[in-house]
Amino acid sequence: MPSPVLQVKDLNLQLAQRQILRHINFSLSKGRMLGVVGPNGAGKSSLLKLLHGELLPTSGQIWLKNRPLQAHTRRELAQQVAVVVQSPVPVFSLTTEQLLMMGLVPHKRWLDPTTSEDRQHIEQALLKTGLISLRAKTLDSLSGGELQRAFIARALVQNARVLLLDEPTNHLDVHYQHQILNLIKQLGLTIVCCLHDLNLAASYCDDILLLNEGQVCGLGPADQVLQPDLLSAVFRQPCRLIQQPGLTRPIIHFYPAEHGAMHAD
Ligand SMILES: Nc1ncnc2c1ncn2[C@@H]1O[C@H](COP(=O)(O)OP(=O)(O)OP(=O)(O)O)[C@@H](O)[C@H]1O
Repeated sequence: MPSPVLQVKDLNLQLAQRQILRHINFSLSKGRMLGVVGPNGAGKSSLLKLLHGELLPTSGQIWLKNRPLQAHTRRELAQQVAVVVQSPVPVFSLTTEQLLMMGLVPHKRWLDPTTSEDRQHIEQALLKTGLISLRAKTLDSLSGGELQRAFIARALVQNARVLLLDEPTNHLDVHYQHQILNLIKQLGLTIVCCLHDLNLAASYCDDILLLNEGQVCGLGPADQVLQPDLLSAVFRQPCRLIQQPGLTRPIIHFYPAEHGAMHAD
């Protein structure tokens, strides 16, 4: 059996004397997409930051392919791991195409020229993300969805084997939510993707990691992890699964609690 691309071993994270993540374990094989879900503050973004070295674990290990993450240089990491974060801060004066060219940086040395192969990479990324007609537009003139696609296109140009995404569907309308996740899924990369929408996570991710208060409460295929009793407890909201004829999976539906009031805790 091939070794996993990403392995997380008993990962713990403490920040400002608070335990943010506890005993996180999982491994991800090549080409698999792991959806990380959980309530606000569960530790999803912190986990993603650990996975690309923005944060260091208090204890435990992350292995990228067959080496600990810390054994990779910054440059090696940038060649292998592409990150699309929540509300990326755009460099507004750049055009879409110039943003994509930034994806080449980890593979270039200072003053290396842009080759025809590089240009092909950029064309392909523009094509795959539907941005050909927007290539010359500056980033400040793109809609939220177009901007999000531009950052995903830059990740494609980066040509990394691992893609980490923090809420890639944030602020996108329903059409673009599906379009972006379809696109990501088709890339065949090893992907970790934080998502708030459990139905989207169930539809697109191979496996789900359910986090609550920094701990794993479920790990495995969506139909095993996303069970109403567990979800009701974790999200503190009544939940049921609705089976619909013709749909391949049930709809996860959270509904108002009988007495409606939100808890103040
Ligand atoms: N630099 C930091 N210092 C101290 N605490 C932090 C820091 N960064 C995050 N936290 C805390 O860690 C916890 C997890 O935060 P994180 O952003 O990882 O959660 P999340 O699951 O991504 O939440 P959300 O769904 O709201 O984006 C939160 O309680 C947050 O306040």
